[in-house]
Amino acid sequence: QIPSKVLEARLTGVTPGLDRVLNLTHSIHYMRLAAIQLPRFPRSELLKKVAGIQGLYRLLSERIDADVLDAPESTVSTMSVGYDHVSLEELKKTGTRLGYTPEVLTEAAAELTVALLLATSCQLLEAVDEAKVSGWGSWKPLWMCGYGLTDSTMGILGLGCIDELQQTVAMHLKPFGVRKFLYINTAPQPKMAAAIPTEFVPLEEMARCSDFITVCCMLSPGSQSICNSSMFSQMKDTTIFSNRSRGSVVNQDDLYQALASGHIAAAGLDVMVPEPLPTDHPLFKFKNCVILPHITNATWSRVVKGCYRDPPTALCKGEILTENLIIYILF
Ligand SMILES: O=CC(=O)O
Repeated sequence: QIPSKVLEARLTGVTPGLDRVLNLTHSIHYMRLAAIQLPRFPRSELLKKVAGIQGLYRLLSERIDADVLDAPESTVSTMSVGYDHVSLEELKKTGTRLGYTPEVLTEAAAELTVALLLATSCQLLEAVDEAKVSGWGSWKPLWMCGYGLTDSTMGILGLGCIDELQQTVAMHLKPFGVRKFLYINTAPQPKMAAAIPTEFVPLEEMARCSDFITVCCMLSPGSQSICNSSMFSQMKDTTIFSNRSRGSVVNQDDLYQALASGHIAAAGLDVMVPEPLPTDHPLFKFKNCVILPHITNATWSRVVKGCYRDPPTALCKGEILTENLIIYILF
């Protein structure tokens, strides 16, 4: 379904430059929002549709770059927490504001992280398949044995992580009896360290010492392919790896090798390259690789409530942004 109406627009505070966004919400019914339809359409069609529009509302599956931003949009919004598909450089050049949906997914993302870790550690999908084909046969004490979260060491890679996601993930995993949390971020996170507690470590140490590694970072030049052969080679052969951030954070060929050689125990992926992953992709052949079709954002909370604000200052290259614009969109 296509969101057809903005029923309520609530504004909190004003920042320099926010006037363009204000204009958008006040007159949203009158503006030409030609590209508001969410279903994906071919790039050529998108480029045709953006000509002469003032607002663009799209999904994370589309690259919003110079070609798209050629038209003088007042604002671009993406229905996603990540905005790695949007060229911030180009936005700055044209003075275009960016809306995205921070915080909306924090809980859902943490829940999916738990689901991925349990699905891989308990070999849930494989077990379901076996049950369907009567694969369990007679009782075998070692069959389908997995590694539990209880007493484990959990590494959380949250480099550039936003909106306390890293802490929320740890909070969700704590009740499972995780013994120790290790984390990586751009800087130590004292609030999280105190709340969990958790230890700030270098990547190598996290790779070496963790029983589980879960990735929840933003895609940035610093995190691109950070999970590569060097990291996988330091992991234990009992370690389970999971990623629900962005596919490009992982070197997928290296992950394939790590699974094929038995260098790691299993992987759970909600994101990959490309998306959708072709059904004949070699990763699908592993029983110990759980692949989900990027469903972190499949939660009603994100559909009915979008919190639009500008990306963090650092990524916005010095632009000072303080307040939020909140738009409720009902389908
Ligand atoms: O991955 C989901 C999102 O960025 O919203």
